[in-house]
Amino acid sequence: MEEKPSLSSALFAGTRFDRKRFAGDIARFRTGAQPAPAAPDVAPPAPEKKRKRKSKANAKKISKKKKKRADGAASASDVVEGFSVFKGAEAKEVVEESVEVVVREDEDSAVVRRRKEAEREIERAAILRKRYDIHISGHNVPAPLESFEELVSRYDCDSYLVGNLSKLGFQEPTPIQRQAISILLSGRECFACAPTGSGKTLAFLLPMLMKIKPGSKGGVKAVILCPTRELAAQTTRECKKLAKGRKFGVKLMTKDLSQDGNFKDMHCDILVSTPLRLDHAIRKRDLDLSRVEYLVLDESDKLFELGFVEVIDSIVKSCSNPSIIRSLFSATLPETIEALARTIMHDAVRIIVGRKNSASSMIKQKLIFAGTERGKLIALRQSFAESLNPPVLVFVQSKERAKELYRELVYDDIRVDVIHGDLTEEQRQDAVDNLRAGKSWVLIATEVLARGMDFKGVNCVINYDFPESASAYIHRIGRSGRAGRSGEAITFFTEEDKPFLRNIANVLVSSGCEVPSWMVALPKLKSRKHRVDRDRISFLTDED
Ligand SMILES: Nc1ncnc2c1ncn2[C@@H]1O[C@H](COP(=O)(O)OP(=O)(O)OP(=O)(O)O)[C@@H](O)[C@H]1O
Repeated sequence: MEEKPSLSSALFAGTRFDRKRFAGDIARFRTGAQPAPAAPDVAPPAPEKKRKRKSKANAKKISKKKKKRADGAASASDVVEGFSVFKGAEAKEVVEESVEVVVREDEDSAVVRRRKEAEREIERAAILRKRYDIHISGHNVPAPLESFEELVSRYDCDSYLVGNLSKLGFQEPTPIQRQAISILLSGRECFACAPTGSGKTLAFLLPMLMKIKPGSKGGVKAVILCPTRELAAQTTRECKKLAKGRKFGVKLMTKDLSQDGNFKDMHCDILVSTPLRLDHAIRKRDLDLSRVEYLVLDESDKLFELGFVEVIDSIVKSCSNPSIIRSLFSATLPETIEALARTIMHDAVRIIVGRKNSASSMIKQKLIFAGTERGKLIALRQSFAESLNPPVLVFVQSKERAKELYRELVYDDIRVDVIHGDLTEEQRQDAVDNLRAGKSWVLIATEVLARGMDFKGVNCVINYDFPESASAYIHRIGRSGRAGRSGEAITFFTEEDKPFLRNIANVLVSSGCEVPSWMVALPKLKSRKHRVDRDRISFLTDED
């Protein structure tokens, strides 16, 4: 006849218990001569309903024992301990079978409850990630934010910051903000890849302002590295706006500061710089970065590009605080850079929003065959004549060509300006400000403006010269279609550019734009960079 479920069978349900071998112990136990064994944690939990009923009835009796129990799940040592108590301890109290079962089961139910809560939390995080197209890799990644209110409820954010967010018109976090902010606030490092214009700046500024304490003492607490001066200036401005109401020392590393700055006496909590200027200040002005708590590498793939790697490496080493939190942000993250980044990061979480290395879906992209250099100039004038919807950014591949195109267009009936590396810092800033203020309609630019610059209203980007790589293309066209607005990107190509068309055509395809099938069928090229010696733009002579 089948034995009724007893204490021993309940205790060891699920384990391979050798009843023959322990028959004596079971017999003694049944007589009550021995104390009840501490239950091994390997038994599967009883059905939820049953557990609930029993635990109610015996709640008082079990409370003491409950406290003694470890929180975690089953382990091998629990099992061993269970047997030793079973064999050796002396009985003082006789405990009813059912009570002991409940002790065991109720504790199990606490474990199960916690496990269920954790599972629900994981499920909630997964739903949010799916909804916002967030992909992560790393262990124990905190859930994305559901709203900015959670900054207060979950992370105790100061009300001034939440107030500033609302004054700036930020009602809902963008996907990258949802995930990167919770990761950084939980003290984890991360590298993040999210589309252009999707709010990466706020994603790294907000946790920084929440975590570091403003104050004139203690030196630099956060460093933000940007590849260009214009972007560094823009990030400084954004940081100051967000920090309004608190006495944060936010400094932009200018040329003068890097050459003559007295960093020891300066109130600087957050320093925004380009790599070379920061490196100069470290070496020549004894800038101490040993207390930096946050290091951000914005447009990280550009920063790691040839020429900057050693400088970045040296800056990273200068930020020697062992509890520093480093983060990398960009809209493009090639595998090689990711591998390089991993060497300097500790247990970093990888965040990808949308598809890695793809253009913003807000931009309508077009490729136009213009045949020759002369054809490009004609096509540009024609496009302006048909519909000039300022502000417009026109990218060319060198400063010489920027000057040349400017000379061509300055006689046309449009307000055109130009920005390139031969201008002074003030002239470059003026050109940017003039476009922002609507004083110029068309800004001719080189790569200096391709990364990170936030011109909210740019309606159209024209790649007059074909970009040298897919990532250059993604960043250039990403000057439009920002913060949820739509934008347009037109790219001219000539016969010379045809071999390089495939890379760019693939970007169009992956963001849902149509391209002729022959373009994606072009042979793959070994070289990822496309640098062409082009014919002159202008047909004017230098005397004209
Ligand atoms: N939560 C938000 N709600 C509305 N607008 C936002 C929010 N966060 C940022 N923005 C705005 O979105 C624009 C783009 O932000 P940002 O410059 O940080 O983009 P990005 O992802 O860094 O782009 P890029 O890759 O080109 O550098 C900015 O004008 C910014 O003010």
